[in-house]
Amino acid sequence: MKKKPTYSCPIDNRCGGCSWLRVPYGQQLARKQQHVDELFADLIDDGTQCLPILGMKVPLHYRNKVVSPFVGIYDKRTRRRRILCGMYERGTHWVIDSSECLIENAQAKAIILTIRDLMPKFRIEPYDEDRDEGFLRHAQVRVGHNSGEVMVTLVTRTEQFPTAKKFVRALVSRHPEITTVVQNVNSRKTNVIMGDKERKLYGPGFILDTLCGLSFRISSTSFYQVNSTQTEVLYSTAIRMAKLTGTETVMDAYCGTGTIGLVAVRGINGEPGAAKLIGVEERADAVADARNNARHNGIDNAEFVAADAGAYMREQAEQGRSVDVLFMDPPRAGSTPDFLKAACSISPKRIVYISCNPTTQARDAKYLIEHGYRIDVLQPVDMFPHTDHVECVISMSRSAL
Ligand SMILES: C[S@@+](CC[C@H](N)C(=O)[O-])C[C@H]1O[C@@H](n2cnc3c(N)ncnc32)[C@H](O)[C@@H]1O
Repeated sequence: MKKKPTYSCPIDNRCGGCSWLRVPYGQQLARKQQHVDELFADLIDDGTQCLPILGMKVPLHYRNKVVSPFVGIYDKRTRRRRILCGMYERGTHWVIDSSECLIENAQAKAIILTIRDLMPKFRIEPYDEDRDEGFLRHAQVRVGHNSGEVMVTLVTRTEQFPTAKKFVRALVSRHPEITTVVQNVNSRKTNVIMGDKERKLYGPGFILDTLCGLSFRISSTSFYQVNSTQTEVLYSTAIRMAKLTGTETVMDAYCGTGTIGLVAVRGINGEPGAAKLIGVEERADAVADARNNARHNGIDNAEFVAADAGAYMREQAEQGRSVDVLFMDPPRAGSTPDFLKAACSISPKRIVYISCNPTTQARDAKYLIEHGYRIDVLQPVDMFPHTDHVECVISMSRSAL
């Protein structure tokens, strides 16, 4: 008999968010495990530890960041104008009016709905994409998983916001958990949500959250993993695989805001960290965040470089520099031949490769195996329940010749 789905959602046939929602969670995990096992079947050896996927105990409301567009429609039934908010229908720019979501943080979702309800009173017009008119394009709400701090970002088409003070006062009085509100101005006709100009309307303009014992500063545009519960699982798994003893120089390549490297250099739960961290990331704003995060946590043995990871590694190799442990967490496309070649020539004792796309990870692992490494541990982690995405961490060491 076919197993009944565990969860149901009234819009799951229209929304592109949870393509596996009808698959019972245990089966989702089994499918992800099988996918990773198949990809790595020819890359492991008898000594490789292939560990069972780490899933969530309660795979619900895990997204700490909720973004919603706003759109005005004429409701024929009530003959009145109405504002919709929610998510885009799969592959379109139609907004599905939704008041709940199984994967979004419930507090953040409630704030989005309050914004929608308050808009008419404060003469805030939703953005009209076709005519490039109106004011409020999107709202983004980020919730600090451990700190409970909440940031609301109102993305507007123009800068002038005459009712800002009164609107923010009304919003915060309904949701006292909000700790900061920011206006982000995006005047371009584009699918990109955020613009470049920002001003604080309330509070400090950022939130703090703790992850694996360190405190991180998150602004409206910073990259921060959306599933905080599983990020702690992922990071502690990856860092333990590095087997740090307090003496190593570690590199965090594709480091974003420095989260993995900073947790590694400090050590998890009182376990030894590393002696020195070098983080490499191409985005200058993320590097600035990483440096702030180091300062903010009193970490002075970390250095962050804004550069292309491949070019930086090549330069390190040419100068005969080396590191003991290399953490790498590239985007979905995986790493580059340039980076992998240079990584092999600086020859770290251990490479811990974290990936949101095991297909490109397996391709890169094949190169590393052909150049003297082997896979010690293979560990899939479920960061995105109810979707077909799976994260995977592998730890590799130089094979004995
Ligand atoms: C999957 S994210 C990992 C971020 C971080 N490790 C974390 O867990 O928050 C990948 C990062 O690689 C950066 N990136 C992409 N291509 C790069 C390149 N060629 N050189 C350096 N960084 C790059 C992106 O800007 C992004 O911050």
